[in-house]
Amino acid sequence: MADDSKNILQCPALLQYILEENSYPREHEQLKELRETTLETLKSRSVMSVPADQGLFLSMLLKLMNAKKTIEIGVFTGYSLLTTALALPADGQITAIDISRESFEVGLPFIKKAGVDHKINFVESQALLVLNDLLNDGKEGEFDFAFVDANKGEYIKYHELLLRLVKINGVIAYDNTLWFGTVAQSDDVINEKLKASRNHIRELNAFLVNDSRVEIALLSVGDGLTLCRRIE
Ligand SMILES: C[S@@+](CC[C@H](N)C(=O)[O-])C[C@H]1O[C@@H](n2cnc3c(N)ncnc32)[C@H](O)[C@@H]1O
Repeated sequence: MADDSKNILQCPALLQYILEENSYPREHEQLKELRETTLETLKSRSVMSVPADQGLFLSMLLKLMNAKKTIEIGVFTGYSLLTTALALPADGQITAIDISRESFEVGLPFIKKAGVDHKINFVESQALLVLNDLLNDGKEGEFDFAFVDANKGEYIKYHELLLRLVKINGVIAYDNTLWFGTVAQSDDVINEKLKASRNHIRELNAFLVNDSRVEIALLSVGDGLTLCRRIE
């Protein structure tokens, strides 16, 4: 059964149609194994993985862009990371950052089995530290793409650094920009546990819509995905 707990599409039959009939049949074998193992091992935390329809979209986007060098912020067990690694050419490079390596170890066997681990440089650290290190190492404008799926309270700080790290025409993709649909809910109905991140995401969305350095598109896929193309 498709997991509808995180999806903004609150219609289980439609979600099932999108995932089970139109996405899972096109999912790479090791992504399927990684997704199923994440669910078995990490149970309810598996909701953190990017869903299969969003993975298919990211894969197509990366190929259309001819992306070669990317940054991944927030790895967890690596569903979006493996999606990216599979989409990049053989000499592609991903700087993958997470504050903890533990969940990455759950997904690593599937990344190795898919034969794409050589494209990944996993860094166990706070993302902001690594982004600053990349800039200090002279990597300004070197990246084609960045996928951001980590601490919602830091997204605006990531944005300032990522805008310097991606090249002009490069894309920064922010995950969870609809935050279970709560961005459109008033304070009196929202689940208290979701409120802090909802407020961060609202702040990010309001910031991005006024940021003339990027072209933006907020997509209602998965939990909301905002693409920012650097234009200056
Ligand atoms: C939603 S999960 C990422 C899911 C992943 N994109 C996938 O498709 O499976 C968020 C991850 O961000 C990591 N994280 C949270 N705060 C972070 C930070 N400040 N720096 C780096 N990683 C962070 C967490 O450890 C967690 O693994």
